[in-house]
Amino acid sequence: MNIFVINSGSSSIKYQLFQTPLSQPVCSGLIERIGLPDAVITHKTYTGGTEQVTKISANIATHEEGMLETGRLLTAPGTGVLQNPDEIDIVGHRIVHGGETLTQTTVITPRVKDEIKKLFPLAPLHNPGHLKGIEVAEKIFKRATQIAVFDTAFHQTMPEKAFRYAVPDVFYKNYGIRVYGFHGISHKYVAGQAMKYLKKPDAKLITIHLGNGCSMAAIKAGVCVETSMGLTPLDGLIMGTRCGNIDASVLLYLMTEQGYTAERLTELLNKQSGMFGLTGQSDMRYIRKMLDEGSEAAKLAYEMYAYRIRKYIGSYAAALEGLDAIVFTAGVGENDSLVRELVCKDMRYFGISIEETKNRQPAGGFLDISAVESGTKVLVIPTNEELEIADQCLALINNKAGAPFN
Ligand SMILES: Nc1ncnc2c1ncn2[C@@H]1O[C@H](COP(=O)(O)OP(=O)(O)O)[C@@H](O)[C@H]1O
Ligand SMILES: CC(=O)OP(=O)(O)O
Ligand SMILES: [Mg+2]
Repeated sequence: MNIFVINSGSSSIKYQLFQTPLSQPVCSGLIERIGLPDAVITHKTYTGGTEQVTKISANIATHEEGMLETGRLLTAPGTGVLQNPDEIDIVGHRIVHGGETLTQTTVITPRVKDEIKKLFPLAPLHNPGHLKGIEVAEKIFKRATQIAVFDTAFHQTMPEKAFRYAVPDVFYKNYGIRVYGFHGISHKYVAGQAMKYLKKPDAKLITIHLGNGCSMAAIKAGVCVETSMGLTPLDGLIMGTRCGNIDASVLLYLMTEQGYTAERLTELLNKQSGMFGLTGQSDMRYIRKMLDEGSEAAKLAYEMYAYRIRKYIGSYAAALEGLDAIVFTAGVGENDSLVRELVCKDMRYFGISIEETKNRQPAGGFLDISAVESGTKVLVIPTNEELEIADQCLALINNKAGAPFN
């Protein structure tokens, strides 16, 4: 069986083609910096045990263009691994927001697409691209069963005291105003890997997903009890272009005193804030370069980014009533040793200390960067949302989990 997985992030599309039984993919790819002038496509094939890498600089303005290009690469001479797109049996789509109705992995029906559309305002950087991705995939992979796997699903186990906001009940009951949480596919995957490594099924973990979007989760025995994103993927940590946690009065002030419209505020907080607002750049690789060249703005931005994570570590250890390990993952978490260093600096009193030589090892695989005396393990675990999605698609098809949404 051929399973093609599409993971659209806010700035990227990642894809992997798997054959059952799931192990090494047949091909994988990453389209980075979508919407920026210098998007890059990296397409890898793994046939015959050798990895062949193709890098293409392209102008990819939208996720729709990215998806069309992905479909082309799968069958094109030189990069292709299929004779015909009809060889794909399942397409697994990462969907960021499933709201309160789409809480399990599900076969995509017209009703599922309608629900994804209804949630556009709650995931403006993601759900519109996902729906386009589904529509393009339905055209390219006509024979395949299209399946949706939701970022929000893993966080559904949070207790009510964690997922409710302190506003009148009616706002939850009538409008679904609550914490949903995102990046659940990634948090679930890396938590599973950490529990295996620690050989501790009841481990108390804090998983720290730092990509273009950033979030943290507190996980006890594989079950999510807290997470940092909220109704939308805007709350919590400082991100590439999103502000994270902010006093709601800032918005009220800007609306009432400075004439900001809701539309301008959406744009400001989602696309012009975060690291971009502080430095003019959203990509951590560029901000690191600025820092190395002496930029004060980059220095402050790095400090703020790490400080916010530290505050959440403190509060999540309290929520978990203990801590076995913290796990760094995603683009920044896996690659940026300076972020990890700033987060873990002077935390010995808290039971966390890392060994700098271990922290600076080349990225690309699993790392245990804890110092010998660290009571809490500090791990770097590459996320693999695509493998987790493929696994959940198979479980659905084999009737092991989830249920179609009718
Ligand atoms: N070598 C690196 N060093 C530091 N940051 C990196 C590196 N590689 C990628 N990143 C960061 O990772 C981010 C993308 O992470 P990713 O998890 O792929 O994001 P998303 O899924 O949200 O699009 C980039 O914006 C960049 O800031
Ligand atoms: C939810 C979210 O922010 O996802 P990503 O980091 O992939 O943009
Ligand atoms: Mg991502």
